[in-house]
Amino acid sequence: MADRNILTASDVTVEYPAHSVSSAFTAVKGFTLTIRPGEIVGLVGSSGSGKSTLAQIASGQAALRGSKDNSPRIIGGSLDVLGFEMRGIKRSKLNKLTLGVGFVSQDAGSNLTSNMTVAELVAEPLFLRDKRYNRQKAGLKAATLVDALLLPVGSMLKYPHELSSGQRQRVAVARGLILDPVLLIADEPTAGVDVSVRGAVVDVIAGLQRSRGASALIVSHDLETLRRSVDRIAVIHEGVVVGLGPIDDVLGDPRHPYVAGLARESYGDDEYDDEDFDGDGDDFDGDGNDLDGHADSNGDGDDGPDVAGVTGDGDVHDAGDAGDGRRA
Ligand SMILES: Nc1ncnc2c1ncn2[C@@H]1O[C@H](COP(=O)(O)OP(=O)(O)OP(=O)(O)O)[C@@H](O)[C@H]1O
Repeated sequence: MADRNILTASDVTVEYPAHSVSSAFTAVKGFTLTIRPGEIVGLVGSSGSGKSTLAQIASGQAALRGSKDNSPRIIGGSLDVLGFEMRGIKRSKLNKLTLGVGFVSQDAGSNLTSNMTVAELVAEPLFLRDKRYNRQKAGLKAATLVDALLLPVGSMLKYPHELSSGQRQRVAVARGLILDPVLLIADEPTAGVDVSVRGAVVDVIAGLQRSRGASALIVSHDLETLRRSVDRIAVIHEGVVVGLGPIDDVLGDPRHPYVAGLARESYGDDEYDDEDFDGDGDDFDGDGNDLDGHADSNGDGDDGPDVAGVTGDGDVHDAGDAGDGRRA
């Protein structure tokens, strides 16, 4: 496996099948990407661009949910993950694939089992794989991850309802990492997380994976969160890759208006020599909104319901976090 790509997507097209009144919808069109061993790739794009669809397809989650429901499916191209062709993958192969791929869904933090403590939740995947896993070792491993993810001291014995939404999402990330996946696919791992620690959470994911020669695909609508940790980004817009490479290369030479908009947000209007792609002398969509189409009322790049005295991450419950994510 050493020299082999961890993930190779070649011209992948993904469709949600027709169901009841809605017709089939092509969510991803001709997606091409490779992820090498030890590489950390960010998948960036606005709301509805196809990021979660790709995350579900690449992690095997869509196929796991079965063919009868409204799960997305690959209808064109090929997607190889850890040597498994994902197009039409059989359940027996899926089970093997999921031994190597960790997945953190966008809403993982809100789906934690309510009557388990953080310590139990984080360690659970170890026992689901091996009932006789050493309890002391599991506890230590879980505590190390909880600490690395800057969760407050003392959270090990807490239940999900005693945590903020951002803290719950970090617990979900710890669960995703505890099996030492060869590839971690994390869909918005910093959803709801205090803006001051979002970068640090991505750093931890990247650092842990890199140190083992393992890889990660980290989905985020927020480029700044990924900036210091990822090796490359893939920018997706309306299901199509419109930028691919190291962040500064992609933003420094935007080939698509959406990427130009990202560069403007990232470097600021004054520093970035904007190109008028559509020749109308306007920003490319002319709506003055954030790139995800949501109004950014406070100029922090976040469309959460920011309230005075709160962190600007749209997560009121994280308001008591000290700057390092631990309770003050
Ligand atoms: N079950 C479904 N059936 C049909 N279309 C769907 C379904 N789920 C998502 N879509 C459509 O597929 C497209 C891509 O959605 P997806 O959730 O992958 O986007 P995203 O980039 O992850 O957005 P967000 O950042 O809001 O999560 C969207 O146009 C969405 O409306």
